[in-house]
Amino acid sequence: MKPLPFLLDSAPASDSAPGAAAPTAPSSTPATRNPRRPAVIVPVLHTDAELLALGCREAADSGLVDVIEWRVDPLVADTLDPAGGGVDAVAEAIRELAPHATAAGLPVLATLRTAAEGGEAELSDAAYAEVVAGLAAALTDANAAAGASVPIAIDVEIARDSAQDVIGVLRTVGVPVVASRHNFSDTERVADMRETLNEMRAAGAAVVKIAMMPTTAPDVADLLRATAEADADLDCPVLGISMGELGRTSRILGADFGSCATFAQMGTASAPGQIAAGELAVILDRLYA
Ligand SMILES: O=C1C[C@@](O)(C(=O)O)C[C@@H](O)[C@@H]1O
Repeated sequence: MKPLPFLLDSAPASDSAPGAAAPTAPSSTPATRNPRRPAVIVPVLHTDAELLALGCREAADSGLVDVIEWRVDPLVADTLDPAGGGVDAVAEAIRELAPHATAAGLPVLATLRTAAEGGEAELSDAAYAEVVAGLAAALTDANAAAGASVPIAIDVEIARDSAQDVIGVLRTVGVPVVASRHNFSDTERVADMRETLNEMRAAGAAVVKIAMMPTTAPDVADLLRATAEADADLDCPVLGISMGELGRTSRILGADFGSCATFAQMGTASAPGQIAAGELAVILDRLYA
């Protein structure tokens, strides 16, 4: 298992002034104190600035969380005009909210999860590319305005036609990409999952991630096998998730199979099978002490 490249103590060098975003920003997190432990990522889905800031603050204060996943698709869905316009309004809304996502000082993985992959936003490839690039700029600017260097990363869905270009743009501005593929109906063949992970790495992703829905226990085993084999072969961190209750082994013991992180819930789950962060922390502390 290789660590996520955007944990607190692995922040890429930045030109911005040193210092944390907030006086009470954490200086370490569970996975940075214990590299054997997978990083715990908690999604926050609020579209309201105060609630977003509060959700991130609660995650930071809990001491249980390594990374906030700022899910912007509810905001995008609320802001986009159904006729297909409104990308400028979305960019503006994201700019307003970005400082609230970084204010607690935890690393932020920003994700625009589209309807095709279990999220709320429906948008064209061109709009997707524009919004995702805007996310990176908004978070970078939020850091600069606060004189902070909160690590940031952006999720890119590899199935989008624009994925390769988007990854290229994000690499140019030095923002690590987590490439994603979700399948909510079944678990693909091990060879196909491996191919997807290879393709993500070849496209320039810093972290490669698959999330599959199992219908049988062997499906969970297949997901773990693909994760372990990719971790052995690829020179980047791999994240493998088997969703739903059946897939819980992957969320608890995924690190034993090379998975670098696990998504847990505080409040609202963002995918089926997520375990409460507090309960997961007790288990991870015992397993990886
Ligand atoms: O990619 C993922 C993983 C996830 O789908 C899960 O199964 O925990 C949750 C999403 O919020 C995130 O973007």
